[in-house]
Amino acid sequence: MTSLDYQTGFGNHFSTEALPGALPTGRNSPQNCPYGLYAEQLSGTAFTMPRAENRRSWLYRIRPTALQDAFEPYEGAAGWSGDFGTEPISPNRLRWNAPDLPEAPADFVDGMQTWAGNGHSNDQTGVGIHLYTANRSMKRRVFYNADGELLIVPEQGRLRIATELGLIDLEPCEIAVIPRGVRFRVRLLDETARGYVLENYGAPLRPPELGPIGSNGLANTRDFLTPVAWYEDIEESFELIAKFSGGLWRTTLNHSPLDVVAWHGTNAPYKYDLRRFNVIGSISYDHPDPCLFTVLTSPSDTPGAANVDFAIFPPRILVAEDTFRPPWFHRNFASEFMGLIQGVYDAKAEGFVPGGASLHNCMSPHGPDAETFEKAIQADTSQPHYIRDTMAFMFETRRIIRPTRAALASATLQQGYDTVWSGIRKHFDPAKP
Ligand SMILES: O=C(O)Cc1cc(O)ccc1O
Ligand SMILES: [Fe+2]
Repeated sequence: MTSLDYQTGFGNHFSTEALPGALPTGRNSPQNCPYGLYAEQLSGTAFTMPRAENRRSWLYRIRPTALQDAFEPYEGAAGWSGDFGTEPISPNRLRWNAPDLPEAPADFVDGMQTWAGNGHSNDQTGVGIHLYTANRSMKRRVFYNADGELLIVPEQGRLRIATELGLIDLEPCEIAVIPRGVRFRVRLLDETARGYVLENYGAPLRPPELGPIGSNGLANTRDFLTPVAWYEDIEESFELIAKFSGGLWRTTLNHSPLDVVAWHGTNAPYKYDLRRFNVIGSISYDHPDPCLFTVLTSPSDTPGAANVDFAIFPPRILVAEDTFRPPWFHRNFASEFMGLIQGVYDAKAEGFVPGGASLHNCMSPHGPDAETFEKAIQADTSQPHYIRDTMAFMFETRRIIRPTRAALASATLQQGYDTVWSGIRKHFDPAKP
C-alpha cells in the first residue's frame, strides 16, 4: 500500500490539481476550463453564511454530476434509517456488545445499521448514529449522503475511502469526515471492517473554540489532513446510491463519478489521527467536565448547546491529588452515546467492549461502576496513574438520543446493565466525618 498525500489544516481554502494547470486562475468559472473540464460548485453551507462559517468548493471534473438518470428506491441497505420514531422511549441506561461481523456479503453501505438518533435531516437538526460491519469493498458503486456529513470511526479494519476530492486511508484510532453530498466509495484494506458512523444533520463539525486554553491544544488544526485531487476516467456502469431525506435511492451512471481532476475551496473531506489529540486535564485537583475532550463540535442555534460534540478518552496521565479520578457520578442535561475503539474505559471495569456501545440519556444517572468506584477511593493519589492503550469516544447531543427498534431488539443488548451499579455500598457513617 503506497502512502497517500494530504494537505494539512482545518477550514483552509485548499487548492489541488491532479494535472498541471487544471485549476483555472483568477476565476472559478471560465468560459472554457482547462483540459475541457466542467466547473461545478459544491456548497456545504448556505451561500450567505458568514465567511468564518462558509464552506464551498469548486470542482473541475470530466463530466458534471447533473449527467444522471432518475433515482428509484434502493432496498439494499435495509438497516439504514432516518426516522427515529415518536413512540415513548424509556430513560433506561443501555449497553450493547459489539455486533458480529456479517456472514452474507455486505459493503460499507449495505452493512450499515442505524442504532440511534434524534432530530431530522429535513430540519438540519440532530444526528443519526450507525454501526457498520462489512466484509467486501464497494465495487462499481458510489454513495453520497444529502442528509448530512458523515464522521466515520473505524474500530476494526482499515479503509481506503475514494472520494470525489481525493483518497483517504483510514485505520482504527483515526477518523474521517465526508461532507454532505460528496460521493465516495469504501474499499476494505483488511478482510473485514467494523465501526461507528455519526451522521450530522446540523452545522458542519469543527474543532471547538479554545477559550482560556489559548491558541494551541486539543485537536491541533495542523493535524487535520485533506486529500489531494485524484480522479479516475472510467466509462463503465456505476451504481450511485444516494441517501436523501432519510431514504435510500439508486441510479446507474455510465461512468465513474469520481472524476474530479482539480478542486479548490473550503468544503472537503478530512481525516484526523485521534492519537495526536493533546489531552488537557487537571494538574491540581478534581476531574474536569468531558467537554475538555472535544475533538469536533457541531454548534446549534443556541450558543453552548451543541447539536453534537464528538469527544474522546485517549491515553492520558491522571495526577489530580485528593481527587476521585475516574468520571464522577452524574446526571447530564445532554445525552451521551459512547463507543470503544480499543482497550478499557476508565469508568467501567468490564462489560464495555471494543465495538460495543452505551447510551445514557438526559438525566439518566451514570458514572463509575461499583468495582471502579471501590478501587478509585482506595487509590494512592500522590502517584500518577497512567491510562494506556485505550480509546473511547462519545457522541453527546443536546437532544434525547432515541435507540432504533433494531438496537432495542438486538441480541447484543446487554440484559441487566443496571446491575453494574447495584453493588454500590453504603459508606455513610454519621460518627466518621
Ligand atoms: O459518562 C461518561 O463516561 C462520559 C464522561 C466522562 C467524563 O470524564 C466526565 C463526564 C462524562 O459524562
Ligand atoms: Fe456521562
